[in-house]
Amino acid sequence: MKVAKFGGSSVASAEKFMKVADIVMADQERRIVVVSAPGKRFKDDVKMTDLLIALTNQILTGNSYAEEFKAIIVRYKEIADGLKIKSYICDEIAENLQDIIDTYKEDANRLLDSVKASGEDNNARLMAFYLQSLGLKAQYVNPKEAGIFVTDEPGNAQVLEQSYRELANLRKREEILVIPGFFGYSEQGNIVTFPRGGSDITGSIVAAGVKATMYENFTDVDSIVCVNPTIVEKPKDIKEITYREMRELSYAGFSVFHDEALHPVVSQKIPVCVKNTNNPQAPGTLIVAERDYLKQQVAGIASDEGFCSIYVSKYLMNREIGFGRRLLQILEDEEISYEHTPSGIDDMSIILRKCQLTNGKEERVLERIQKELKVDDVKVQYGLALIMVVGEGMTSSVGVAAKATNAFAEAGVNLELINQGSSEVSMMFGVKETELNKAVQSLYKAYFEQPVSALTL
Ligand SMILES: Nc1ncnc2c1ncn2[C@@H]1O[C@H](COP(=O)(O)OP(=O)(O)O)[C@@H](O)[C@H]1O
Ligand SMILES: N[C@@H](CC(=O)OP(=O)(O)O)C(=O)O
Repeated sequence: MKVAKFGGSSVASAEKFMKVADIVMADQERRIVVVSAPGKRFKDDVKMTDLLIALTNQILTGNSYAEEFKAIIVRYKEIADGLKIKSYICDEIAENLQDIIDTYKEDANRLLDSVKASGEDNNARLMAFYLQSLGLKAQYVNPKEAGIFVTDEPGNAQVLEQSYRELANLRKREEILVIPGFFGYSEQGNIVTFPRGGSDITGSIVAAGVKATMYENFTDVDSIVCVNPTIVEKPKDIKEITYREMRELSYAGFSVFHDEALHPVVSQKIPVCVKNTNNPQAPGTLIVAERDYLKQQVAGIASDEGFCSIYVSKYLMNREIGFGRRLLQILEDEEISYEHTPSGIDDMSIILRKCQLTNGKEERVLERIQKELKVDDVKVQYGLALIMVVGEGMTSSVGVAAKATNAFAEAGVNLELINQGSSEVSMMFGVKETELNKAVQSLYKAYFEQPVSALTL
C-alpha cells in the first residue's frame, strides 16, 4: 500500500486534478491520497492558504470580508467547472466556510486554524467527488475519522502517538481514501493545523500509521536538486538521500519537503519518494535510511537569509557558572527561539532569525543582557546568511571541511562564523547576505563539480 501526497502545486487547477487522477489510476497500490489546498498556478498567484489567512484578518479587524470570501469560492468553482462536476459542491464549500466563521469568530486562534484547515478539507472533498465522478471507488475521510490526533497548539500541532494505532485501521478500507493534509484534531476536539507546508507531515503520519510500503510526495519538480536552483543554474539532481540528510537540508532551506515530515516514517524505514505530478515517469528523489555515501560524501548545500547574531562578550565568561543559562533565559522570557550558539572563552553569539527580534524585543533583550549579566559588550549584527553543507560521509572523511574553507577563500568570501561538531552530518557557515550567492556557487563547484578527493578514515 502506498500513500500519495499531492502538494498545493499539484492540485492548483482542474488540469492538475486530472493529472492526479491519472497518477492514482496508474498504480493500484496508491490507496491513500493526501491533498493540500490549491497552490500557485503561476509565479505571482496566491495560494489558497494565504487567501484564507487574508479572509481571517478581515474578520478579526471587523472589516467586510465579502471580497476575500468570494475569491476563495471562485478558486474552487474554477476547479469544479474545469472538471465538469456538479456546481452544488461549491455551494456546500461556501456554507461550510460560513459555518466555521460563525462558530469561531470570537476566538482568533481557533478561527484562524479552522479557516486555514478548510483549504485542504474542502479540496479533499472536491478531489474525492471528482475521483467518484470518474467511476473510482473513492471516499473523503476527515482527519478525525482517520484518527489524526495532535497537540492543542494552534498553528503548531504535533502528532500524538495514539494516532498511529487509529490510522492502522485504514488498512482495512477498500476504497481509495482521500484525506486532507495540514491539520488534525486535539483531544479537546479542536481543529489544529501543523506549521506552514504541513501537508507533508500529514502524509508521513498516515504512511507510518498504515505501514505503507512507500510514501510518495508529488510536487512540481522532477527531483530534489542538491542546491538552491535560483543560486546555481541547473544543479545536479539528488537520486538518493538519507532521512538525516534530508531533515537537515529541509530545515536549512530546501523548502520542497517539510523537515518535520521525516520523523514519522524513520522508525519503520518507510522510503519516501519525491516525484513530479507533471512528469510522473521521472524516478524522482528517494529518501531512505542509508545510502552508499563513499561516491558522494556531500548530499546537498542548503542556504537561507534573514538571520542575525547577538554577540556578547565578557572577560572570564568561561568561569562564570550559569552565564549561558541566564543569557538564554532572557530569550525564553521574550519567547524568542534561536538556531545556534557558537562560543569562545570570553564570547558567545546567539544566531537567530531576524523576525524573532521584532516588536521591541531587541531593545528589551539588549538592555537586560547589559544590566543583568554585566557584559563588556553586546551588539546585534544583521544581514547574516547561513549555509549548511550536509552529508553522511562528512564526519568520517578527511578534507571535507578544508574543501569548504578553500572554496570560500577562492570566492573571496569572508566567513562570519563556522559551527561544526554538534551534528554528525552537517557543517554550518555564516556569511554576509550580500556574499551568499558567491559563496554557495563556489561550494557547489568544490563539492559537485570536482572529483572526490577526500580520504575516508
Ligand atoms: N533543493 C530543492 N530542490 C527542488 N526544489 C526546491 C529545492 N529548494 C526549493 N525548491 C522549491 O520547492 C518547490 C516545491 O515545493 P512546494 O512549492 O512546497 O510544492 P508543493 O506545492 O508541491 O507542496 C519547487 O518548485 C522548488 O521551487
Ligand atoms: N496549504 C498549506 C499546507 C501545505 O502543505 O501546502 P503545500 O503542499 O502547498 O506546501 C500551506 O500553504 O502551508
